[in-house]
Amino acid sequence: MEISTPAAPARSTAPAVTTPAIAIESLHKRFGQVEAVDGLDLVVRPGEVVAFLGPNGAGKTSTIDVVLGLSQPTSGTVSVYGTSPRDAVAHGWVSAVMQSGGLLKDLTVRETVQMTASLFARTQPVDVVLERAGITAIAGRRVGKCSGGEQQRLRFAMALLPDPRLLVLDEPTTGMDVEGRRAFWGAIRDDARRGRTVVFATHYLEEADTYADRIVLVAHGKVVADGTPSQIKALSAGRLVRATWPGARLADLEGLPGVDELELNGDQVLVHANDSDAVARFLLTSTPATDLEITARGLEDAFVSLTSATTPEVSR
Ligand SMILES: Nc1ncnc2c1ncn2[C@@H]1O[C@H](COP(=O)(O)OP(=O)(O)OP(=O)(O)O)[C@@H](O)[C@H]1O
Repeated sequence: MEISTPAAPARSTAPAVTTPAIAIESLHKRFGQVEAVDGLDLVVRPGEVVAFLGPNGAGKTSTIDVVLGLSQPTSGTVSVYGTSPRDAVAHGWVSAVMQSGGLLKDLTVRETVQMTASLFARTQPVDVVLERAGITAIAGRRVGKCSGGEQQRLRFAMALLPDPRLLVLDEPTTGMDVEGRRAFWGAIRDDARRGRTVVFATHYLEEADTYADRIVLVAHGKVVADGTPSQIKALSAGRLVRATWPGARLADLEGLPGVDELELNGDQVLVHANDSDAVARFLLTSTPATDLEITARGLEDAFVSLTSATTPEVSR
């Protein structure tokens, strides 16, 4: 994986086009006994829309907090457009859409954006960010009357004010209904087409699949798979072959072609395989196995298997 050496902080010049949007090298973040991030490496190139996908407690938020300059690494380096996260935020190169908080219910949508704009020295016009976030039609509505999805689009509009190069979203659609999610991601995708880099954390596999160009799968504080959605789906393709085989030993099955994972539960043999036909043929013709059952692995299964401790690292 490509790792850049963080450059000295750039004070006034814009980052070079080739500078990674984010370069993380050997990031560790410890909370007491908990190794929340455990040697994470990642390079995000400008213009990518990257999903940071992983189960609860994988270390997504801890990593994002470091990228946003909200917390310091225990060890390792993180640079954002070649400078420190804090400098990048101070330059207005990075904005975040947070999950909750930060909104006053009695203000209208437009007043909220106007108030936020007054905190910056220079911003995009309020009407432009309302339009980009798809909330022009509800600009006069009180925030307290907006749905969860509309409030998230409002946070998105606020984040767009400094016209950031990088937008970071931490589980932005938690608790939203399907329609709210779709409208929210539609606005983000339309905006990203203009070249903005977007990194979002999610534990929804489908969300990552639909809206990201690249999925970085995180488990136990590390990157366990990294690729386009179709590459990640190819990794999770395959079938589960189940059979009854009293007295079976894992050693009897090792060396079979196309096997991803083997499990033995009593006299039940479970084989995760991308060539289930070959496994079935072998079990039926060369072993005493009976009661053979072959099932397709669902997305959920794939996610669990890809984020389990035994998953081999797959690089792009
Ligand atoms: N401030 C903290 N103090 C102690 N432990 C923490 C703190 N922040 C995170 N952790 C722990 O670090 C681990 C990683 O947490 P983190 O929030 O980064 O994961 P996540 O992938 O974002 O999970 P989720 O999807 O649930 O938000 C978890 O075990 C969590 O309990």
